[in-house]
Amino acid sequence: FGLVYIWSSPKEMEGIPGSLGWPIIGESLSFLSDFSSPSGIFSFMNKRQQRYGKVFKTFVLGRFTVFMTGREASKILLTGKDGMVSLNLFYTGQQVLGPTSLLQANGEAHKRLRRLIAEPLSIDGLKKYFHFINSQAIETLDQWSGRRVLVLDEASSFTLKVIGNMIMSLEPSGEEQEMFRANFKLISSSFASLPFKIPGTAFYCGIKARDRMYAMIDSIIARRRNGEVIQQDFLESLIMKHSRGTDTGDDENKLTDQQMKDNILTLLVAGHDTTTAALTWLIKFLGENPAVLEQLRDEHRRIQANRRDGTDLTWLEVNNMPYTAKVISETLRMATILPWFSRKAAQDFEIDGISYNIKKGWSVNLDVVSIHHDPGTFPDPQNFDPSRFDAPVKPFSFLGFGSGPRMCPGMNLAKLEISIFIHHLVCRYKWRPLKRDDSVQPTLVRMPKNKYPIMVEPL
Ligand code: HEM
Repeated sequence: FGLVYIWSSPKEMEGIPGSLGWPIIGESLSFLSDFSSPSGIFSFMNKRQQRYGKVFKTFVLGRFTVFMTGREASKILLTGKDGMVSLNLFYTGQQVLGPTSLLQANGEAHKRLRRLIAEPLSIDGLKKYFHFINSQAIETLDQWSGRRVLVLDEASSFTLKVIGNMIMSLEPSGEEQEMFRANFKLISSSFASLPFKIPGTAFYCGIKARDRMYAMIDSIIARRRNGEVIQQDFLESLIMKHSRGTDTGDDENKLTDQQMKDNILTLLVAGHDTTTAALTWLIKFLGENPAVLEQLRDEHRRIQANRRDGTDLTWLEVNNMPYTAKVISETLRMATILPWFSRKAAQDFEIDGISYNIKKGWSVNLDVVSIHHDPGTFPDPQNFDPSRFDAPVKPFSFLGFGSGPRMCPGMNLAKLEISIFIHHLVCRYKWRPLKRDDSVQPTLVRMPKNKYPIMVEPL
């Protein structure tokens, strides 16, 4: 009886419909089991939305949480006036990324960090990495001929080589790349781990791997400052323009080494699994939708046919692939790689059209899966159909890269990597899945559990 008595939501949440489930664990078990099912949290959300409406409360993963869905909630949570909500990372993520990460900054500090990374990640800023990305895509695919391939592993190795090179000119193979990969894997798996910092736990190993990664970046920074090495990468642009102690501008507006490292790690963490997952889902959806694959192949064959013999894919061509762009959007809609966006209310506020008051400190989450599967916006939502994006979709209804001030700053890079890889894949190969299995890994970023094994043949 005591537990039941304690087990009530904060007083102000009483007006919000929903059930809190069992003491301590709340509704975490049904949340987690739905989470890794093929349809993901959709069934969890759907059941509760039918019962309680577009806003409901629950207790999952150690938090009292309000879930919301619909375009109105999406608009207010994602673009709400400055300082209304902040990002709500798990404790483990906060500890691993460090206090000055873009993901933990708010208001002015957040805007400033966004400005620093905007230029190198803009379409113009990415042009200088085109040849590296293209050569890595070709090299990766060279190994696929006539083989059984685990698409997720291959996509992961490709995207890590790209980001390692872009950020700090890491060579695509060799000892440094191996260390980088091993440390990065430990960091990634510590993100949604239990918060016990005891030797042997995923959290502890993640913190240690983060420290080794920072030591590696420190030594690169030291070599650059000594003038031993000059590179044209992201780290160099931060060191030259934005680090304290350089001649340009006053130090107040510049970054400390700690801030540089926290934010380099942030780009790695936010950009790697997401792009890997997107590329893998896209290849899976193409395998399951032969008519889409044919139309996509037509686009890429036309590009090839318009080229003089022997020349390779160009920057101009990769920026003019309209059908490919729609296939990418449809992949992000169908897979909803980040199924919900998590925020913390930084002040009390009310949502128009949804008459509930949200109080400062609450965890408020946007259920993106339901928005992406709303038949009112996306008729027959289970169907993979890139032509949905022939005309612009209603604002705040497609959130593959989010929206508003926290919209993904890496979207141009992700699209570039995927478009280049897909070009070479569909021009050279056909493939078939080895086993159909639609289960999903129980990680924050949705990925096929079996890594999507395929058999590849040259065309
Ligand atoms: C297909 C691949 C990708 C997908 C689907 C994706 C998706 C997203 C989404 C949905 C958000 C907004 C989350 C929210 O509002 O809570 C976001 C934010 C972010 N993404 Fe991406 N992303 C991808 C690739 C990348 C890449 C390649 C990078 C970096 C190089 C990157 C860096 C970031 C960062 C730093 C944020 C946080 C922005 C902020 O808080 O201001 N992402 N991403």
